[in-house]
Amino acid sequence: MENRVSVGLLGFGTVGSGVAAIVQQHQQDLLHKLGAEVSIDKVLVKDLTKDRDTGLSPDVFTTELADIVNDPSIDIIVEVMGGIEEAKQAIEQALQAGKQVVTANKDVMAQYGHELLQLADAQKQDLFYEASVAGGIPIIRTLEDGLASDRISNLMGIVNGTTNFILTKMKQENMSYEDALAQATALGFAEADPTADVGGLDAARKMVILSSLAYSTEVSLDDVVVRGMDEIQEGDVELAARFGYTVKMVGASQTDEDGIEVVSEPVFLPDAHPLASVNNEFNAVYIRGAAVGETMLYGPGAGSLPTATSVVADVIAACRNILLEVKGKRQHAPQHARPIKPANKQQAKYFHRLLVNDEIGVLTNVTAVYSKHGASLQSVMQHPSEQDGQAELILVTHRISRQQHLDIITDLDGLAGMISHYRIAGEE
Ligand SMILES: NC(=O)C1=CN([C@@H]2O[C@H](COP(=O)(O)OP(=O)(O)OC[C@H]3O[C@@H](n4cnc5c(N)ncnc54)[C@H](OP(=O)(O)O)[C@@H]3O)[C@@H](O)[C@H]2O)C=CC1
Ligand SMILES: N[C@@H](CC=O)C(=O)O
Ligand code: NA
Repeated sequence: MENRVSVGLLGFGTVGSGVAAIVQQHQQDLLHKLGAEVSIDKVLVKDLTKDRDTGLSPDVFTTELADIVNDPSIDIIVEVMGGIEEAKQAIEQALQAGKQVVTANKDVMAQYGHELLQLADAQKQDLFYEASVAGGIPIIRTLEDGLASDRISNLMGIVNGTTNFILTKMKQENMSYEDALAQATALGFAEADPTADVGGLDAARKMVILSSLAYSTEVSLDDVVVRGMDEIQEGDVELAARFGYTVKMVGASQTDEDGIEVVSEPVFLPDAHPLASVNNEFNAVYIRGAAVGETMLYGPGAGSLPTATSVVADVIAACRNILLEVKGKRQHAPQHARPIKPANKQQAKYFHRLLVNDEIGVLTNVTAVYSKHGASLQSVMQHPSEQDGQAELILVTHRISRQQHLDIITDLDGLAGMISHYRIAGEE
């Protein structure tokens, strides 16, 4: 490598173009920090005819992965092409070809991260993935290094910029869901297919990555309770506000003697909770550790340059490991085999919004279901429904288990229509 680092870039879209911009515009800073020039010498794309403002020679663009992976002069491969299987294979081939690898791909790292990190260890290479969670926020580095001395027990974050942007625009500008999603897509926040964004799967993948790292264990996507934005019904945001709550799409996990629970879902957050004021495409991750107590990281979770900042930070880390001859020295095998906490051990307060017949005895019958399942009620409110002869019942429980919550929903069927339900997060 000497005084020049050669980079192969897989993908030149929202993030890849941002990486090229930062490498070109911050070249003097990189030279000062590394004592070496960082040069993007090959770029993989699908469509060579696409019009691009790159600042790079057209000769560097190729549609053949082998041109990059098999090029002995390439030191570091940056995977920002997206998708799962082809990207995973590209990362595998790059590691096996003796390259350092940087990826922003949370889909791949959630599904194959454990095996890819151990392949990197075996190949004595490094696999960096800072940009895969919370875009421009250095959350991976914080968990790996900054909080390495602590024992983390809780994570809770807004880790999907697209849905946070949509919720913010709908609440603050009364924008329609469709218009807000279209704007998030135009601004480069949403995935090429936004289904994972709005369905909660993108945040779930990120919580798998964060929880595996924070708790040094192998969390899988199947372990995560996932609910998407479609669970948020007309009027819920306003109702939440009447009770002093804000609706947010949240990823959360915790670990204790009963095991680990990981969720990605819309929740009610107290208006005073720091996460309640995280808006637009911004992300934030709230961490609780035995020694540090509570700390929170905040910043842009999506977008070309913010995400590219994390990618180039990993390129710098990869360069330093090459220069210091410590490539692949950090081992990634998990320390613990932790069970998933059963639903009857997962405790929280719940908000239930029901549609009932407006007639004598309904309230008694409904509250009897909560009593049957040992659920104490913090508050009950009834208000008229727009539907003739119907009323809405709002019930907030004290802390109950997820199992009690699920059993109550089941038993209410036939007695009341469940309009919507939320876990109340961030409130003991
Ligand atoms: N956008 C964001 O804010 C963030 C994105 N990420 C992650 O970063 C990665 C990239 O995202 P983003 O830049 O938004 O995606 P884009 O869709 O904007 O860009 C993808 C790029 O990869 C190229 N590409 C895709 N598939 C192939 C293939 N099979 N062979 C060759 N080239 C291919 C495309 O080529 P062509 O240009 O010819 O179409 C395009 O240049 C994803 O994993 C995403 O989840 C992570 C954090 C934030
Ligand atoms: N689509 C993702 C991009 C970053 O990971 C998001 O909206 O957060
Ligand atoms: Na990050």
